[in-house]
Amino acid sequence: MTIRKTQRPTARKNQHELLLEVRNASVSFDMDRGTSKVLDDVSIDIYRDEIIGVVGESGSGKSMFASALLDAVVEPGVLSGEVIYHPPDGEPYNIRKLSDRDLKRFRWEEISMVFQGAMDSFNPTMTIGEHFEETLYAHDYELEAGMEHGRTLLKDLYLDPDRVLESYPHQLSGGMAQRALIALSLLLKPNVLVMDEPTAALDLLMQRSITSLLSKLHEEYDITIVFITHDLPLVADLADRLAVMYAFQFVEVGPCHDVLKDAAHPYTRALLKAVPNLAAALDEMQPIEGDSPDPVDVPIGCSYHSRCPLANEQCVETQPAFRNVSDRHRAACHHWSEAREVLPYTLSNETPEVMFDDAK
Ligand SMILES: Nc1ncnc2c1ncn2[C@@H]1O[C@H](COP(=O)(O)OP(=O)(O)OP(=O)(O)O)[C@@H](O)[C@H]1O
Repeated sequence: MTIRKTQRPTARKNQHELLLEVRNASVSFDMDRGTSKVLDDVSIDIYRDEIIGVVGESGSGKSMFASALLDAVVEPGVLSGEVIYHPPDGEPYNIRKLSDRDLKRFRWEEISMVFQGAMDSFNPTMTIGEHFEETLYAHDYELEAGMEHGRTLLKDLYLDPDRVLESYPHQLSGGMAQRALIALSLLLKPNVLVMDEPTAALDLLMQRSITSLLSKLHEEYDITIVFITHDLPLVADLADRLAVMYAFQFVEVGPCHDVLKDAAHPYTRALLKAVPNLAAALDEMQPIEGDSPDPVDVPIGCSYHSRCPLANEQCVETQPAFRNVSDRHRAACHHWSEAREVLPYTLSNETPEVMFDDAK
């Protein structure tokens, strides 16, 4: 896979300050054939000003995790556990205990979310400008100052504010609409931006362009970003930390550089080996064999054991706890040390350079 040459600074000013604590978060659905646990007892800390990439195969629970962060799991899904938010000023609080009114405020003003399809997020009968105005109005923000900030954000995203604000969603290209949606999500100056596959519907060049813009916005506005994707190379260019999800749980979490260079979980190593890599010989690139577990019937022990070349009896019987691989790098595997020796993969060192051509 491709990894950038220049690493992001590892210790930005606030990156060890807690912002969100997710504690034992689970999401379940009652199905005819049993209870489907699509987020399974997940605990993770998210720090101020970091970009954390959440990666994993399709259906592994990434979107459920994103929804849990905003207490936005849609019925009949049931969320349990705690999500503690540490505001920049003031005491931490559990967002799951907020009233509906406070939760609505929280979702735009503290944490904002961007989904995959901008076109589905916008109302097709309203101009982009009307979306901005409606958001300011609904949150009792001053219209003129708010729209001024909106224009600045659009310019930061290489969009022409006059043209975009007057346009209906269908009058914008996919990349422009997605950038307009990012600007809208930042309108009320949230501290956290949760992005669930925000570039999945776009072509490769536009994906790369948007991630480099996110990097710029992150620096400029001191915003924490949770970037959810199945595209490991895409997030590797952006993230400070990576959290790898498998079968509705995190199996490896650590600084992006450490996880990429020296992954400790056999699943992460398999994922790195499965992505296209110009530096690897074709016969070294392998898909991950087998299927991910059914959420109604996740095996006991390590959920990856049926696909893991290192699995033994212990893996079948006992669920592995997180072990410290190094400072801030953890993996939930009985054989993490052995995995690093016997399961090879290759990274390359090329960075794609991409520019917008619709910037005004
Ligand atoms: N309404 C629902 N009822 C029952 N199961 C659901 C529902 N919505 C999602 N799921 C299941 O929850 C699991 C996790 O889904 P989720 O969307 O979080 O995965 P994901 O990792 O985000 O996948 P993708 O990358 O494809 O978006 C999947 O097995 C999915 O089938």
